Amino acid sequence: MESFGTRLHRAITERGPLCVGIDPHPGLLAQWGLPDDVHGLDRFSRTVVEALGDRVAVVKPQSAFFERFGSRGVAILESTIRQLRDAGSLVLLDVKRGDIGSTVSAYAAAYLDPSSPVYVDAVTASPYLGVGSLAPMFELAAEHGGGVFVLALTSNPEGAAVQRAVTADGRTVAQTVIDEISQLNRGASPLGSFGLVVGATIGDTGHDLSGVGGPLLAPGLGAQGAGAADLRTVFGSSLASVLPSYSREVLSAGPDVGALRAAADRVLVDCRAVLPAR
Ligand SMILES: O=c1ccn([C@@H]2O[C@H](COP(=O)(O)O)[C@@H](O)[C@H]2O)c(=O)[nH]1
Repeated sequence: MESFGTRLHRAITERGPLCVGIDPHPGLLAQWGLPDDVHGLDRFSRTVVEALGDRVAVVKPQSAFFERFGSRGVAILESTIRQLRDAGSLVLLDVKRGDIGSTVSAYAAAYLDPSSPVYVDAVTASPYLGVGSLAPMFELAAEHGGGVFVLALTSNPEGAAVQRAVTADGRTVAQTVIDEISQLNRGASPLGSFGLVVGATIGDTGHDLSGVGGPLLAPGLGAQGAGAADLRTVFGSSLASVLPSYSREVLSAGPDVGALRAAADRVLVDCRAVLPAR
């Protein structure tokens, strides 16, 4: 299997630099005229797949909104993942897993082993038990052409207190994450398979992202207040690696399939105006 970085690079070249989230908030279900139950969840997810699965490079289901319905919600997540794969978009499951290494092995088997029912192209991971504890995810991803996006500088205001804390060697926690992921991507071309999450809301990061070599997922656009123009400030000379991510900004255009497509097209135009051509 080709590496995730290679597959992502091709998807972005063919479809444009955009990730759209499937975040079925209770408020969005109500806005779409859907019940706040598994039937509403299923209809919501199928509509997003129909609208965007064949045109957006990456679709990012937010696991929490499926898990809140228990096993029936997870069954709908499994089915949504299959539908997205059939439609041709890469699937990034936003599940932010992290634990001691032996448990991370089980998370890796769940999401990055092709024989699993919740197998996806890539996952988000939390590094706060140590980036090294995520090694089983990195290894299984490398073996099966998967990707891992590790939290570095998140879009929420509470993140900075932890992520910008200074470690014993003088680097911030975030910079240690950035440096370890950069190492993993060393030599990868055209793009590494190990990404970082850096919020579009955070302004000038004050961190060196230039050597990451992998994708920089940028949530926080739209509903959280950042606009495409903010990507310049946040990413500076690393703009060419940015994968902008929108959820509510696009989803709130539904349930009309044409309106969802128009909303995704609009944010993609905004991002293309800022990002270098790829
Ligand atoms: O730093 C982070 C990491 C992840 N997220 C997730 O992205 C979406 C954002 O949704 P919007 O509706 O576009 O605000 C959501 O699933 C978050 O859990 C993030 O926002 N920031």
